[in-house]
Amino acid sequence: MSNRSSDRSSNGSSGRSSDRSSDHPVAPVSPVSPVARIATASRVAVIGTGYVGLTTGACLASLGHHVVCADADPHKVDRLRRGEVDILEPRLPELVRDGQASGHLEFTQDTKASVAGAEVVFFCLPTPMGVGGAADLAAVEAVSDEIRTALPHGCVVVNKSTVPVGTAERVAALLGRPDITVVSNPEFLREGHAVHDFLHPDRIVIGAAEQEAARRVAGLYAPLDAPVVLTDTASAEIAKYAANFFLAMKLSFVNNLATLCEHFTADVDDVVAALGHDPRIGPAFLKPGPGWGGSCLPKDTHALLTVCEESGVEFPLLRATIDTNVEHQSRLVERVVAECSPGPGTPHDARPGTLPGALPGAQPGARPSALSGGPSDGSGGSAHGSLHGVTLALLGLTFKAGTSDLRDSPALAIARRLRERGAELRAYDPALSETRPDLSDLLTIVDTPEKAVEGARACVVLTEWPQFRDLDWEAVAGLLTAPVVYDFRNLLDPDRLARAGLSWQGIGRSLAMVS
Ligand SMILES: NC(=O)c1ccc[n+]([C@@H]2O[C@H](COP(=O)([O-])OP(=O)(O)OC[C@H]3O[C@@H](n4cnc5c(N)ncnc54)[C@H](O)[C@@H]3O)[C@@H](O)[C@H]2O)c1
Ligand SMILES: O=c1ccn([C@@H]2O[C@H](COP(=O)(O)OP(=O)(O)O[C@H]3O[C@H](CO)[C@@H](O)[C@H](O)[C@H]3O)[C@@H](O)[C@H]2O)c(=O)[nH]1
Repeated sequence: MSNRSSDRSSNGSSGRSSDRSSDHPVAPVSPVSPVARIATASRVAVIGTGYVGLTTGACLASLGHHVVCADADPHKVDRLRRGEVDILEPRLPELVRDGQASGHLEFTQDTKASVAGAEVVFFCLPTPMGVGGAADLAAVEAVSDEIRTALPHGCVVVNKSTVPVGTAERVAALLGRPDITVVSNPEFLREGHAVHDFLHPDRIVIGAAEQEAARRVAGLYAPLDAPVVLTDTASAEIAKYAANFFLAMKLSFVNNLATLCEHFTADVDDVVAALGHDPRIGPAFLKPGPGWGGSCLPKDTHALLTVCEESGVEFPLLRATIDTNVEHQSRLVERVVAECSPGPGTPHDARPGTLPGALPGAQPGARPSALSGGPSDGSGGSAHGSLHGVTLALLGLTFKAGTSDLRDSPALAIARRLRERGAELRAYDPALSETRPDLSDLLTIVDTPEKAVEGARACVVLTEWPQFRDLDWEAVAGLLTAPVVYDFRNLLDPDRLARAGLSWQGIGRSLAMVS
């Protein structure tokens, strides 16, 4: 095994049960098939017990390793010790409880103590968007400083957090321990599928300057049937950002494609089906929506942009990917405003190319969008509408279905824009019905879809929760003051809504084609 080499585990990639090739936002929860236990157990510390750390700790314990998880949040540690998991991840609570019951998994608030006796120490710490879009490495730096003297001789420190290129070297410098190797082992799990993705990864990427350290980390995952890419730390760090940038690029592409389809009364779902049959393109991650968001794609594309700018590397696709997302959301909001505005309102600074149904650079007199809701003169509609006095019902607030995470949710971004235009917003989300976050400045969260739609001017579907498909749409039609549903996930059946007396407005799909 050498640096810069790409290596496949003996099992190769065949036979893995990953479902990501068919990934789209309404994919059912991935089944998690059992994985064999490790022959030689290691002593592992995991610092940070969020989505990545808790999944890493619980899954490594389930493979047979001895894991101590540390977190700075004492309440979280208390809850975890009681077996309470406060994130929505299938099978994670069971794995946590099994790990504790078998003595393979422990939790502590004492980070220094957690590394005592550890052969491998994982950093699963937050790296949020910092000033100017750069990754904020404060937690990584603080923990490096905190544990530097406590680390056992010769142990390996593994960075699983998503970090800019050069961070492994920076952590090594902060540790100042020549006996310790810092390895980059980025994580590719998706929220809502965390346990499945950890135990059935598409690939395991390990970047290290020392072969022995890389082997030790690869050995932790030995029972998993996945290709292993062994490389240097810089390549591993770039690979993680590149993956999220590429995914974001696909989504900006398909959302812009949807606008093109609207303009020419074409059907984006059919266009994507046609594209997806080409194995060089594939169908995955090409479902149009209200823009991409979540805890990773936005911050990671911005962080990579900062890396490029700081290093003087031109990467125009990055900026275009981010700008397209923002413009897409503006366009969707203008569609709602154009149709729901009660009359001429306060002018705002609409940006060129963001009018409903209008493509950037569209010619005057070009065909209007079949779905834009704008006027039929091809102008793309008024950009000056106000929503003062208008109540809108929002279905879904989380950044995608299957998670309760609201970080950088496109639903909230759209809600903010609608609120800025004066709308009163009432929202229902099945993941937030019990623990309601305080969003009172922005909207009111209610605990049933019916309460959200009652008396509202229109309904806007923002998260692709499958249960929205089966709502009593006749009842919804009776509760709305105007029978319009903006389906910004293309989730619903337009015929079903039409039968209920509702006008369905999707993305990139012509009503003429779908009915
Ligand atoms: N969420 C995902 O789907 C995902 C997937 C792959 C990679 N990542 C990356 O993994 C990293 C962690 O992400 P996450 O979503 O798990 O974050 P998270 O916010 O869910 O969890 C981070 C945890 O670290 C703890 N923490 C913060 N500072 C600490 C400190 N100084 N000492 C000890 N604990 C501390 C927090 O209390 C929290 O429990 C990030 O770099 C992220 O980009 C996330
Ligand atoms: O066809 C699609 C697929 C996704 N989305 C949206 O894209 C965003 C991101 O979705 P997803 O990638 O499933 O979310 P995450 O759980 O944040 O996972 C991403 O970010 C993680 C953190 O880095 C990585 O580990 C994962 O590989 C990467 O998929 C969400 O707003 C989705 O609604 C769409 O609009 N259409």
